[in-house]
Amino acid sequence: MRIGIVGGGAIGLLTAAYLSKQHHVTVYTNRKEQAQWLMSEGLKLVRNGEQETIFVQAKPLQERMDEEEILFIAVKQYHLPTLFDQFAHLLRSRTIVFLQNGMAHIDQLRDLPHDHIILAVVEHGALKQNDTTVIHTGIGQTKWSVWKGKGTDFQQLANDEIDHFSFQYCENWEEMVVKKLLANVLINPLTALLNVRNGQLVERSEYNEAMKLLFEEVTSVLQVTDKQAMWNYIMHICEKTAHNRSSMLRDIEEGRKTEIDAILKYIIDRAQKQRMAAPISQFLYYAVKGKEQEGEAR
Ligand SMILES: NC(=O)C1=CN([C@@H]2O[C@H](COP(=O)(O)OP(=O)(O)OC[C@H]3O[C@@H](n4cnc5c(N)ncnc54)[C@H](OP(=O)(O)O)[C@@H]3O)[C@@H](O)[C@H]2O)C=CC1
Ligand SMILES: CC(C)(CO)C(=O)C(=O)O
Repeated sequence: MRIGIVGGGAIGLLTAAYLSKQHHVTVYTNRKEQAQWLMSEGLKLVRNGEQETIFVQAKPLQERMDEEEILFIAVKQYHLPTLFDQFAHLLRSRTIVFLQNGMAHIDQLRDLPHDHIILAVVEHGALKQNDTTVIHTGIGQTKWSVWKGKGTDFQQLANDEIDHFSFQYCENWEEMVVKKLLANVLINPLTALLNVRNGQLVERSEYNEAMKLLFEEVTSVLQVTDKQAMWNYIMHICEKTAHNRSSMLRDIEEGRKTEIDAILKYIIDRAQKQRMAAPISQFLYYAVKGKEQEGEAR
């Protein structure tokens, strides 16, 4: 299959590396240099300390796109409006797949003309070391569900057996996305503030206690019924990605904008609509926002 991936960050490079094993993959980058380096040096995938080099096609997004059967969008949620405004040629592919954390992107999909729109949640840990190297720090899976149209093309891709990179279909997209949202609400802001890897939230009992307080608050805002199953899911993600530095921690380290609005602000807004107090979420929200500003001022 011909597959396009927009965004050469941690998740874009990870997806490109694995899918290239069986498909013709093109990475569409933001910067021209990154595309040039990927073409000349190849894409390096590191897993368990071992490195392999994979040859992929890469082009800056400003250039004409090929017509791919499946196009993955692997940019941050806040990049999406610019992407849709500036790159009308994105709209040519048949099936478009969104990998963003949080819920904020879903409303933005309503105006897209695509016949087939897939939502996916990535449960892998991935660290981008440089423009041509990605470290697979935690082997999870990618869950997917159909948001609009049919999932026939995607199903074909998901059926491939690629070692360390499997897909799992979910019937109910909302359930799938909300579960992952909760994992990100619990993991990302705490790791970003405490400056720890995901596994530390389980291993250090004090951090785990802090996490439980936040968990009680957000599960009551979202009216989660099976709290035990949800807690087990979140602990499972922490353990699977124990060595990862969360995407929010990486954003803070790199002085970039975080996805806190798509993740924690969503909970705060939900609480406000229901006239519920959510002081821990608010505290964390402002703390991460402050860190973000510190980075911008650097
Ligand atoms: N990292 C992780 O472990 C996980 C991340 N996710 C989710 O996956 C999504 C992607 O995250 P991640 O890969 O970590 O993010 P990164 O910040 O590593 O990568 C984002 C990439 O998008 C590129 N980009 C920005 N604007 C454009 C544009 N207009 N055209 C083309 N490329 C563009 C950036 O380019 P440039 O380098 O030039 O800025 C960058 O390479 C996020 O929504 C995140 O929540 C989900 C699960 C795990
Ligand atoms: C899966 C996890 C928690 C991996 O760190 C993630 O989604 C992220 O970092 O944004």
